[in-house]
Amino acid sequence: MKIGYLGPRATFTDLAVRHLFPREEATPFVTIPECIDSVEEGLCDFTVVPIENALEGSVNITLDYLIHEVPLFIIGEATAPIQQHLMVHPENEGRWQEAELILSHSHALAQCHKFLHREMKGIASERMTSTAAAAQYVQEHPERNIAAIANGLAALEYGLTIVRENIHDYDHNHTRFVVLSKEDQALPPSELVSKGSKTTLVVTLPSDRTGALHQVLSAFSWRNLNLSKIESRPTKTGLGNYFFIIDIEQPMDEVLIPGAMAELEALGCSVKVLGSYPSFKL
Ligand SMILES: O=C(O)C(=O)C[C@]1(C(=O)O)C=C[C@@H](O)C=C1
Repeated sequence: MKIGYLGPRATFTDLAVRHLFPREEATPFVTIPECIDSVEEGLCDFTVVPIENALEGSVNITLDYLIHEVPLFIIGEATAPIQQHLMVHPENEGRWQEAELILSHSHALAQCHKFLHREMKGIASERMTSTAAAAQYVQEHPERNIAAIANGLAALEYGLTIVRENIHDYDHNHTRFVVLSKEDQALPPSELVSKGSKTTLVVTLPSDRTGALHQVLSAFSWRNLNLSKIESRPTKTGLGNYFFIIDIEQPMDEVLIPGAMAELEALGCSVKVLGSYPSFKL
């Protein structure tokens, strides 16, 4: 089985892969689109990418690439706690407070915004493709007084010294990762115990129709279908045109979800199932 993930080694995504596929050798890719392409092109059977963070919201590149470019299925999801640390090259341990630059993934920088504002005021930050890519860059440039924000495994993997632990602004920092596949198939069995299932739909509303979103939500509510997330993203066809990504807190069944979908289609919406899959907590 070939698994791709947002690398390099020791990203948070890598940590999720180690739990979901403990016996598989996984392949790192530099960006989320590259991870998704690897499945489309048959280089990997599955890929694992982040889709949502509790502090920062959706990972838009994942949603947009899945909807507009490469339509894979979600076959599993895992939610993991996220702990961010500030780390430097051991040669710069004594002067980290005067660092010239802080590197990390954009989501990680945003998760530590209050810490950076309070304790690293005036120090520039720069986005990298992942937290581990930032740690790797710091390892390779001991001559520069720079710091990375990444996890504890990245500090070990790249030989960096953690100078401030747990710098994320809120305790309940969690990220949801999804397993994507070309086929709508079951996730290979593992020792993890699923905490329920979800079904994700993409709904495009008919344009300019009064109360359309209200009608969409009613189709779920009178059937008692609990929604855990509804998110709008631009269709990229013009200002004001959006589709909705809707997570329902139950697996696909034979009556309720198909009934809601048929009702939405009768209202002029287009509806697509992105996946019905087990949910894990790491
Ligand atoms: O950079 C990483 O380590 C990732 O796995 C990406 C990512 C993200 O895209 O949100 C995953 C978890 C954290 O929220 C921060 C970064």
